[in-house]
Amino acid sequence: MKIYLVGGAVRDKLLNYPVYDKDWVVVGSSPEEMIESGYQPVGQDFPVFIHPETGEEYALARTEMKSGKGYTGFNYFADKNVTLEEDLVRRDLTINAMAMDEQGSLVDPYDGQKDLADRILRHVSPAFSEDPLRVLRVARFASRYNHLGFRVAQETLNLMQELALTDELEHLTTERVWKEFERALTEKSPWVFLSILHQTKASKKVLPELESWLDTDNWQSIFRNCCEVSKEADIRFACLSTLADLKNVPAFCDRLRTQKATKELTMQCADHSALLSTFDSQPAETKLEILQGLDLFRRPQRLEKILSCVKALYREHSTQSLQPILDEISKIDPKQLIKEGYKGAALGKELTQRKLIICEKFSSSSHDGI
Ligand SMILES: Nc1ccn([C@@H]2O[C@H](COP(=O)(O)OP(=O)(O)OP(=O)(O)O)[C@@H](O)[C@H]2O)c(=O)n1
Repeated sequence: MKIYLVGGAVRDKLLNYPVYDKDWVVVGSSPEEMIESGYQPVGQDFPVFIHPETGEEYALARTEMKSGKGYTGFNYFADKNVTLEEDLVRRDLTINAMAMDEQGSLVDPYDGQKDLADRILRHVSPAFSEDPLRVLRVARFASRYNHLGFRVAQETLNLMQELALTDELEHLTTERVWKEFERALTEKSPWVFLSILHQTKASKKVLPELESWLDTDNWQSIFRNCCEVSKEADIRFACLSTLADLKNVPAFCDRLRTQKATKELTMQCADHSALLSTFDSQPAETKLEILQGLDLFRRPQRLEKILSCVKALYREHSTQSLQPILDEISKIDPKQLIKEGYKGAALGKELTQRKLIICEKFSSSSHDGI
């Protein structure tokens, strides 16, 4: 048996990027031999094994044939005679189809190194279409390496567009789509992910809710400005959902199966960010309504993220009084009010009154002190 480092680890090594995940390919072995050598099989029908000490993935060299729609429609053929080249040709991009042997020599049958030097994301072969998720993967790699000058090869864009015209993308599971989208949102140039999906018409299939926004002229530069303010995926997602002016934000989050906290932030951002951006100049009653609407008295930890959204969306924003108001309001002690004799509805009324007084204190004329 011969073992090679493959995929992203080789690519990132050559790019001088940090390598987090190491994937290995094993040529000339069999499941029985792997198990005998102490590797743990990942699943029954999948020729992937876990190294007993490093926990890294070792896959038997395999060819892959698609037998149906979606993620389950795969047949694997792993056999001692499958060569490294046969394994590599079914991978997504030439820059991901290089291998390195134990002596550190590169095996590069599809010119991945040249494409890496030329900054090109190019599919290896027609086998690209066997997994439609690769349309999103290419867009994600483009968003990751955009600042290095990478672009997608025209023939790969064409193939992605062809795939987007079929119903293949509709069969992707939501989990896989969201995972790619969310990862792309953490990359250096997330707008490139959306731009490539739009350009290849894949967005119509995987993110139809964003289509009319992506058709506008200047969404890229606006979203790009937002991305400069925060690197966090949930903040970037909340911002783009707000910019896209979606009809039904919760339905969008539910369809994508975002995390609950991401959905909450996105809804808050869509509903409150505009008013929040002019918080300082709002009358005391509106200030209180905003704070209550965001549930900030019970959940002050929400403030940081929603404020980042506001900063990302509105270059001109006046929100300085928010934190001091929350700090003062948090000092109101209902027990003290009860001691003073307030109870029931009167207690509630007095609490509101005191909060309003604090909001008032930080309004207009008293601004200078903040
Ligand atoms: N849909 C996919 C997923 C993976 N691969 C191949 O499997 C390798 C490992 O996949 P993965 O760990 O998902 O991605 P990486 O390329 O390592 O990239 P990342 O840094 O994003 O993890 C890829 O390099 C590629 O050769 C593929 O061809 N098609």
